[in-house]
Amino acid sequence: MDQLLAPAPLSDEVADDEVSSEPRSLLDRLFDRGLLVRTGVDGLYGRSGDFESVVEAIDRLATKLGAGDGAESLRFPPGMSRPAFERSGYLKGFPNLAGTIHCFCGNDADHARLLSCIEAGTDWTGDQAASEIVLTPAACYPLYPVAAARGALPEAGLLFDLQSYCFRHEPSLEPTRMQMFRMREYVRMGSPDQVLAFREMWLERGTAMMRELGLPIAVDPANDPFFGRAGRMLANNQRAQGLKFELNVPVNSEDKPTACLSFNYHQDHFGTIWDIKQADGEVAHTACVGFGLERITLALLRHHGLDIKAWPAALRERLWG
Ligand SMILES: Nc1ncnc2c1ncn2[C@@H]1O[C@H](COP(=O)(O)OP(=O)(O)OP(=O)(O)O)[C@@H](O)[C@H]1O
Ligand SMILES: [Zn+2]
Repeated sequence: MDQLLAPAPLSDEVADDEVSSEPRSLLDRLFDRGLLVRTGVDGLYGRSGDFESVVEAIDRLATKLGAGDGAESLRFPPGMSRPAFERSGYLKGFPNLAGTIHCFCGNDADHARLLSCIEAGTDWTGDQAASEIVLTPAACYPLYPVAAARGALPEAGLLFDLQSYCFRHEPSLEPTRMQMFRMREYVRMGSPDQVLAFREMWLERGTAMMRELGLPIAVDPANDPFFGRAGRMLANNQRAQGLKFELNVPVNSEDKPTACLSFNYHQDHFGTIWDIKQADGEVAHTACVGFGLERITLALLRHHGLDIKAWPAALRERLWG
């Protein structure tokens, strides 16, 4: 159990195809094996039982790592309140990634028009109206208003454990960039010292976890993909101030490794937006650590091979006991 797994190189399964001379992409290999299931939309996939068993094992590891910290566990559905979403500021930074839920609210005549549009193959969505729900962009977004409604934080601050399907409109042929994926998060609210200590601790825990899974990793400063020209400045500031770190693993390629875990210090951003106060009345600071459950699963598949039954015994032991 304690035997260390050496970091595994990229499995040659992807480049090496015996059947045709054309190398098949990682995504095609995952489809071939039935690990991911095509839906006709890039970034929107079904998952096999094997794939899910890895996702669940990683989720359990994240639980085990945080056990003893006293985090309050909360699970939200993958949609959140539209007014809360508007107030969160997400649309300032990432209008291009947001997904809203629109619904039919018409009468019989509108219904008939909708059906005839579908029949004719023309746009039927014109009469769809924005509902009160938007898709959750990151697991922690529904949490802040809930925490704010409880009043000032206790002296020791607060710690939450979340997991949610998230939506981002970023269609891609890289299997690691999905439109709907799961994020496991721990979120800390408190003083700057409390939340920075939390982030430090999780940087160490996350790094150790990935090493124990036999994955080669690098911890790098990062920035969020803020939209537009103003966004470039925000991204530069975020990097310069060391607010975001990512734990990167080569999955799609060696040159452009994939962020599998993120460690974000929001300073007083959400505390100010949601009027979350520390016990002494100062604005609360927040930080979160996000585990990309599908991305870690894909990293394991890429490095240890697409047949999970053939993974090293020490790794299987670590994941499934
Ligand atoms: N499109 C996606 N598909 C699958 N997992 C994702 C996706 N976007 C983010 N994640 C996972 O969720 C975690 C937390 O999200 P975060 O917003 O910090 O990522 P990000 O910085 O936007 O990622 P990237 O820089 O790759 O776009 C990431 O570390 C990653 O593991
Ligand atoms: Zn978060």
